[in-house]
Amino acid sequence: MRIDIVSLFPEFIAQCAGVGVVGRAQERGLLSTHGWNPRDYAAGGYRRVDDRPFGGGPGMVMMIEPLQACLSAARAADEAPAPVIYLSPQGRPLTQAKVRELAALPRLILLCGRYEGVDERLLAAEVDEEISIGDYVLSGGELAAAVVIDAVARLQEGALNDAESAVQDSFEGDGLLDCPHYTHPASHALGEVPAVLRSGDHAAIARWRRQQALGRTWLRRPDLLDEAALSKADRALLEEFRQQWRH
Ligand SMILES: NC(=O)c1ccc(N[C@@H]2CC[C@@H](O)C2)nc1
Repeated sequence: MRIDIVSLFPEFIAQCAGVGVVGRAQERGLLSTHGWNPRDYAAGGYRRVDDRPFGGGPGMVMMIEPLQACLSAARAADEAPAPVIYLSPQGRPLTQAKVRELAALPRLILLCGRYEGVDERLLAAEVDEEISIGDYVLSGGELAAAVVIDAVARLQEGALNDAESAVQDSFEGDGLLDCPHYTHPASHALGEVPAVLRSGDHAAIARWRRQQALGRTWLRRPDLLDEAALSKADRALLEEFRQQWRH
């Protein structure tokens, strides 16, 4: 998968994409990221990329021309077609389902804005979809782009070793929150590891983990819990959890 990032701070993305799972995915050739700086496509000595907003008001707006030229150069760098995604609070919320959809594409172009945003005419002409990573305002789209890159990178085939299996994560196969995790030491002043996890009874362990995922989703994110979609076994597990919780 190829990801091109249009940003005034391409070095920011290179840093994020260079470490951990994403860095390893790049080393393994599963993913490549390429930064493009609109300032390199801005005309004139000042290499101007922003200007004052029509209608007045604080801050600056990113201009059409440098972005349009930069996007054209990015597009031309590879023959694979790619949606242009603009990161902004006005976008559709990013979900794991959307991440899975994006991760299946051969290529993405991520447009990161700064200042107050981007001239609407550029967005209307060049952007295929807007995505938001949450209902809050950031100083630039780069952090949101880094989130998208991380989320899609870890879904690339071969990015995660078995031990890091993505399947166990929340929002993966089933949209539930993750179960609790424990490691050595088994006994600590902060408490004991649940005995079931040390029992070697894999069926009991799987049952406990499923019940914890169901219970935690019910307690913390009931909005994610579509009880209708739960299997009969899941509903029984959740009911048992609720009974225990109430006593
Ligand atoms: N929640 C988000 O995904 C998000 C994305 C971008 C952003 N800020 C940039 C700066 C100017 C404009 O391009 C938008 N804030 C929040």
